[in-house]
Amino acid sequence: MTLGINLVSPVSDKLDWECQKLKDKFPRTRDDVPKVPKPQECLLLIDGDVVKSSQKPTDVRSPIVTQDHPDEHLIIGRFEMASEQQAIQALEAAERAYMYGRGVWAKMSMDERCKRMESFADDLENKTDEIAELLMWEIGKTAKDARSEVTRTVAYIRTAIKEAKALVESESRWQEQKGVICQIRHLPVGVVLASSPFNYPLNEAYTTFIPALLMGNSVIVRAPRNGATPHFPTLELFAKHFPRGTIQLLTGSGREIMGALVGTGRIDAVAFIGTASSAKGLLKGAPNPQRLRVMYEGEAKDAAILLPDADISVAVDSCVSGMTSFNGQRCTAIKMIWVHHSQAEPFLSQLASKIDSLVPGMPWDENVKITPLCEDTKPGYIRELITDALAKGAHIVNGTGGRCYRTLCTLSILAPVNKHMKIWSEEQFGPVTPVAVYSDVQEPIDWVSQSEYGLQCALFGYDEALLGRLVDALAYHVGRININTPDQRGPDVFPFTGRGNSALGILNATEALKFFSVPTMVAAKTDDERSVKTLMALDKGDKCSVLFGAN
Ligand SMILES: NC(=O)C1=CN([C@@H]2O[C@H](COP(=O)(O)OP(=O)(O)OC[C@H]3O[C@@H](n4cnc5c(N)ncnc54)[C@H](OP(=O)(O)O)[C@@H]3O)[C@@H](O)[C@H]2O)C=CC1
Ligand SMILES: O=C(O)[C@H](O)COP(=O)(O)O
Repeated sequence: MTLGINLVSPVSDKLDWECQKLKDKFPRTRDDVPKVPKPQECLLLIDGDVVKSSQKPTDVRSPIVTQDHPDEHLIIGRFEMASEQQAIQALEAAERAYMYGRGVWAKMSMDERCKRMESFADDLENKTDEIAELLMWEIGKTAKDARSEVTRTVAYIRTAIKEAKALVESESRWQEQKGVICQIRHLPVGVVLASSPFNYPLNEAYTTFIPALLMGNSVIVRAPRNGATPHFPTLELFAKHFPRGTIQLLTGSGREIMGALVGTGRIDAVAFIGTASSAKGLLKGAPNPQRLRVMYEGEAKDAAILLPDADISVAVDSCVSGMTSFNGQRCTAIKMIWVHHSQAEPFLSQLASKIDSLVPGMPWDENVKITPLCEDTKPGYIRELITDALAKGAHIVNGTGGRCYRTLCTLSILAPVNKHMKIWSEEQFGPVTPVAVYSDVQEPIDWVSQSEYGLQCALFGYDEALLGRLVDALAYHVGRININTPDQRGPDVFPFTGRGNSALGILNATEALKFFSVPTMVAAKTDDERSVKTLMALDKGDKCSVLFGAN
């Protein structure tokens, strides 16, 4: 049973959802807003053409408001609402470009595809500031984090290029087993649909569609509603670097566009990053699920578990960074903390004091850590979670917790939490973190094991016997266990995956290249000399691009 504790850390159980201190962080009037990017139109890219939709475009509402008009979000652009018909046009263009593997891009040598991709990455890098600014204004990432989303994406493309070349290189050889000689080549699957979440709208689209493109597929990218504009500056680059129809970019209703596409049964692979319920809704429309390749990266409820001998200052620093980065809106954010009762008081008081020292403000402010939330319903949801927990025995243990003004909410630490509270099991994906107090380490082990999620887990402590026991128990429930360090996806070369509702598939360049391709064999019997001789000849000349290594 989780324990109650006598809290001596600040306890401020009142909610202030009209917090004046937070109101003061917003620009007073439009004149005080530093520099809104020019209204951006996020158009569609279909069959190499940048086009509009016949449906009314949607305003892009920034999470920024001004003090004199607190209920009017700044409008920073518009995105097109692609119609179902346009989604199908995009599919047809992708199919034409792929042409059963005979299209220009699919047939191109890996070397040539990599050269095109390198110049695309260079051009993308030149647009870092422009894209970062849009990310900042549209989803509220700090200027630093917005920039790092773009630079990380460029670095990922370069890694994917390197890995793609290495894959082709490793396959350029004959293998022999039990009287069979063969070459194995990873060939494209066909048309790939990629959809990214709002918290990494650029990066997590690229982590899937770039490897898919490199392997010779045609792709349809669906940008999220929050996070559409950062894609706009890239449309001209897609048109410049890739053959017509190889890549389409759509914005609009995910249910309408992606639902229509998956419903045709003509999509060969889907890469979907978002919640389990959205993935379920999307995939149930697939008429032939048995032939749809699905890469799904989903929601999570990562725990930090402090063992009795945890170094509190190490654990506090890690939890602060794990809880607060992008206001807790990361799948790898620490969304539950388990602390042994012997450490609960000092841990909570140090954690509270660090969290209270974080600076709330506008994404462009220097040293800002807490920024406005871009989802309309998020502040209300956070409030609901806190109210529910308070009613069931938890407290807000940090002095600045429980405050919000419109889209800007402070981070609240709730303790001690129990299984009757919503926040015990729901993924909060925002600025509130629950802390549970345990006496027997089996309690957090059971919590992780029984969770419907299974992304990562962070363990704090040094006792070898105890750490060994936890690693052995938890390794069958999560995709990564971090020792005395917070959860994170990177470095991007390592496999990023999980279990349960958290992942189906592995999100890194090496694995994604394989996922979006089929290892295809060309084989003959070793004792059939005439066939073997013919194959060897094909391997050297230009009569067979697959064997010659074009792909
Ligand atoms: N494991 C990982 O690697 C990562 C996981 N995530 C997870 O993503 C979530 C946050 O992202 P968020 O964007 O809010 O995710 P959502 O699942 O809420 O939304 C993703 C997209 O799905 C679309 N969608 C919803 N239902 C359907 C449907 N039935 N058919 C087709 N499309 C549908 C929505 O479009 P529309 O509303 O327009 O219909 C939306 O754009 C968190 O849970 C987070 O943990 C985030 C990053 C990485
Ligand atoms: O959306 C997420 O949270 C990411 O997949 C995690 O990436 P990060 O740990 O690098 O932020």
